[in-house]
Amino acid sequence: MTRPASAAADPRAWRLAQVVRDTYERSKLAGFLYLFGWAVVGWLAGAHQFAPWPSLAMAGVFLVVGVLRLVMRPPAAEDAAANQRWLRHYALVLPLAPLAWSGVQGWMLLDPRFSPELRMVSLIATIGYATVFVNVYTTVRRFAVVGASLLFVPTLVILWLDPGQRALAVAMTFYAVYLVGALLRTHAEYRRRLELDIALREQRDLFEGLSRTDALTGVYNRRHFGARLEQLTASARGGGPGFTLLLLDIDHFKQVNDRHGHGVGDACLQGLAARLQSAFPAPRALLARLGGEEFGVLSEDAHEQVAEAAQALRRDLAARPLVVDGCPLAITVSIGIGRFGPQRHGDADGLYRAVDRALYAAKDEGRDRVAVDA
Ligand SMILES: Nc1nc2c(ncn2[C@@H]2O[C@H](COP(=O)(O)OP(=O)(O)OP(=O)(O)O)[C@@H](O)[C@H]2O)c(=O)[nH]1
Repeated sequence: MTRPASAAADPRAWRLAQVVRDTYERSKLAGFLYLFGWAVVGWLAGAHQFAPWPSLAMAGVFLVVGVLRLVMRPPAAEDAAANQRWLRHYALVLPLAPLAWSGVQGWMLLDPRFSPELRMVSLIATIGYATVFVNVYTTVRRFAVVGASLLFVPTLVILWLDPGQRALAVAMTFYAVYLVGALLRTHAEYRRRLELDIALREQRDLFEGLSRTDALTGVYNRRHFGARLEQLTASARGGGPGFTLLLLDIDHFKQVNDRHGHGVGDACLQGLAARLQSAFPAPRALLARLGGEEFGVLSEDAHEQVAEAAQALRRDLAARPLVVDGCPLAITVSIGIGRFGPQRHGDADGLYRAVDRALYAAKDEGRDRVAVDA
C-alpha cells in the first residue's frame, strides 16, 4: 500500500528517456531508405554489371545498418544511465549509413561509368537524406550535425575541386547553409515541445496527487481511501490477500475546538495524522483522513496485530500528549477494527458498516478504547 510516486518524478530522466524513444522511433526504418536509394541508382546505372562486388557490398552494408537501427530498441525503463548508454551506442551506429552513402556519392561523382543524369539523381538523394537528418534527428543535435556533415561535406569538396561543377557546388553550398538554419530551428522547436510535455506531465501528476490527498494533514483523502477499499475487497473476494480496516475518531473533539479555537483543532488533527503514520507505516498500511476528526487505515496485517498497534497508539497518546503551539494537548481516541471476511461482510460497504458499529461500541462503552468486530 505504498504511497504512489509523487508529482516531482525526475523530469531529467523522463526528458532523456523521451529523447531516446523519439530518436529510435524516427530512425528505426530510415536506415532502409539508403538501401532503397542504392538499389534504384545502382540498378539504373548498371553498377551490378560493371562492378558487381562493390555493388553487392554496398547493398549489404545498407542492409546491415538498416537492421541494426531497427533492432537497437531503447531501454524500457526511465533509467538515466541505461538511456545514456543507448545514446552512446546509437551515436556509433547512426553515422554508418550516411558515411556509406557518402562513399556511394563520391564513387558516382568520380567514376565516369555513371552518367551525368544518374549523378544528378544521386545528388538529389544526398540532399534528401541530409534534409531528413536535419528534420528527423533534431532530438539530438550532434546526431543531425554529424549525419548531415558526413553526407554533405565530402560531396561539396568533390564538387568544388572540379571546375566544371562550379554551379552545382554553389547551389549545394547554399543548400548546406539553409540546412544549418533549419537544424537550429527544428532543434529549438523540439526542445520547446519537450519542455511543454514535461510541464503538462508535472501538472497532471500534481493534480492527481491533490485529488488523492487531504489538504490539512497531507495523508490520503476519503476518495482515494474508498477506491482502495473497493480494490482490496474485490481482490480478497477473488482469493487475493486479506486486509484489515481500522476506523478512528477523536473523543470530544468539539471541546478541543470550543476551548482552544479552530486553529488548535487543526494542529491537533495534523499531529494525530503524524502519530498515526508512525503507528501504521507504509507500505503495509494506507492512512487517510475520512472527514472531520475521523481517520481510516487499511492494513495488510492481521486484525490482532492492527489492534495491538492501535492499543500502543492509545497508550502513547496518554503518555506523550500531542504538543500544539508548545503546549501539551491531551486527547483520547476511540477505534473500531475489523478483518474483511467475504462471507461475513459481503462487500466493502458491509465491512465499513461492521467496523463503524465497532467504533460506536467503543464510544458507547466510554471512549478511549479499541473495539474489534468479531
Ligand atoms: N478544527 C477542526 N475541526 C473540525 C474539522 N472538521 C470537523 N471539525 C469539528 O469536529 C467536531 C466533531 O464534533 P462531534 O461530531 O460532535 O464529535 P466529538 O465532539 O468528537 O464527540 P464524539 O465523537 O462523540 O466523541 C465538530 O466540532 C466539528 O466542527 C476540521 O477540519 N478542523
